[in-house]
Amino acid sequence: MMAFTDQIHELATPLWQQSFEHPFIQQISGGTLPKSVFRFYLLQDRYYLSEFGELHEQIANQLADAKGKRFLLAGAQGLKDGEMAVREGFFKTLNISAQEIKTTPIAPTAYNYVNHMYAALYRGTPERAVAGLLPCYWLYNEIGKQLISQGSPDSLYQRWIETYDSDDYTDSVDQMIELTNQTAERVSDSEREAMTATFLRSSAYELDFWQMALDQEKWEA
Ligand SMILES: Cc1ncc(CN)c(N)n1
Repeated sequence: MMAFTDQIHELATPLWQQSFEHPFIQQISGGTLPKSVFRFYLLQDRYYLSEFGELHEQIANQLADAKGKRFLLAGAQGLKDGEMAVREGFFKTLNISAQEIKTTPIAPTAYNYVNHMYAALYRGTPERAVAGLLPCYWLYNEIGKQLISQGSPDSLYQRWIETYDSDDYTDSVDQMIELTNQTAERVSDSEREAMTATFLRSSAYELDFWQMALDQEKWEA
């Protein structure tokens, strides 16, 4: 039988394909993405990643499975030591200060994506919340793998691509896929459907996140 994650990956293909083809990704690859857009993305993603780490800890607290708990806590630490540490270097390169990070308003899509994951946990179940985390890991890994062969003429964008193609990142994705499959095995059919819906909604928010950056999205005044 097809693994649960293969099933949900197949269902998400139309959304993921739109991410692969999104102008933000194409312009990262071509080196033409305006730095103002990348800065906006990084500032919003700083908020997203810090909440994403927090979610790992809160889901771990609620998950019954001890191995899953350990993986999520290790994942939160890996995020700090890996992706978030790389981003600190990007902030320096682009002169993004602590003050700018503190005072930048969170854009609607970043806010809604994070709230969707908290809702999956607190109005749903820890199992659904696990499925909601997976597109973040997996989609970026697929993007990194697609873009690495061509690379980017811009050294900053090249480093961004390399982060998601690295062995460490790929290992964390494989573990998250395993955790999602193990989680799906323990739940009912209706809970698996809810996990699928949460995964697809996170995939839709991933797509919206690129557009949020291109539009430098703001709340209606
Ligand atoms: C919104 C978002 N999604 C995924 C990733 C990759 N961990 C990220 N940095 N930001």
